[in-house]
Amino acid sequence: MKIGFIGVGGMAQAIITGLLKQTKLTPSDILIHSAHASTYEPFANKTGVTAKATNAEVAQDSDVVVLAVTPNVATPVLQEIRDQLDAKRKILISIVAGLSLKRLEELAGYDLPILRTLPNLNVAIGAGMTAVHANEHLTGEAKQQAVGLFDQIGSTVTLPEADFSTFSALAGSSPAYVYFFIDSLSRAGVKHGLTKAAATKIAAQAVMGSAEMVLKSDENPFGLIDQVSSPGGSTVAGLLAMEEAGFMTSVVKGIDATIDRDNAE
Ligand SMILES: NC(=O)C1=CN([C@@H]2O[C@H](COP(=O)(O)OP(=O)(O)OC[C@H]3O[C@@H](n4cnc5c(N)ncnc54)[C@H](O)[C@@H]3O)[C@@H](O)[C@H]2O)C=CC1
Ligand SMILES: O=C(O)[C@@H]1CCC=N1
Repeated sequence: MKIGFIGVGGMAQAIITGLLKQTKLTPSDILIHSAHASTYEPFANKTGVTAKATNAEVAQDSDVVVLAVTPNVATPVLQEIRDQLDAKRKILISIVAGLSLKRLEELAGYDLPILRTLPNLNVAIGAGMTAVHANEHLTGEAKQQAVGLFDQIGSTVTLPEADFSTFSALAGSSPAYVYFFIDSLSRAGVKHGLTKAAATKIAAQAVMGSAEMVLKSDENPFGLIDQVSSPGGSTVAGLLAMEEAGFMTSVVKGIDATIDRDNAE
């Protein structure tokens, strides 16, 4: 199976890196092209994947075409490759935020099997969280194959398209917010005398363990908060100070702004 990526920015590189680490796909199975040779050529040299001269060549030579360009250029790029997207032989996977299946079908072909996805950056290490929704033409083995790519680089969830914006905020963008939280913890550690490297490692490990605890424990996060908060202790003092500064409100406001921006695409 040949997988072609159109657009080779941060997200496409994360998916390719994850696929090469976590699946049986080899660099020769992966084709790429984007608008910026200065990005995709060094990436092709580093990973051994094949750089093609045009978007159309990628679409022509691939069984699965992954649209990984920014939303503002998705329309002209699909118009450019539409003739290569033979509905009997190809699957289109889109990772473009805010681009509906209806619009993808209008642009790429009404009979084409299409999987709309919304992955996150952590696919690069096999720990992604990806939302998927297939159109009616993507069924059976082909659907398993397309969704299976994302299952192998993390977890997937099938969601109605109406929930994609919320998912995008909670899982697509949230790695940035969690990295921000880790960096904030780490800076606090530096303020109190730790080196940045030590503080970052300590904070990241604590965040990873806490996420795993939420997933594996029967308790909800509030129950776990209570378990950490010793009566009269330091944790509850910290929690109250964070809440006084508006911790939960700032998180919810950030997610609201993320969803509003995604809906405006
Ligand atoms: N970065 C993330 O964490 C996530 C991004 N996405 C989606 O992935 C897509 C790509 O996002 P990023 O990788 O962050 O952006 P990026 O800016 O890093 O990459 C965009 C790529 O598109 C290429 N491009 C631009 N015009 C082109 C054209 N005419 N033909 C071919 N390639 C062209 C650029 O050269 C670049 O390689 C977006 O649609 C975004 O909504 C979805 C989920 C998460
Ligand atoms: O920032 C963005 O628009 C994309 C969508 C989800 C994560 N990154």
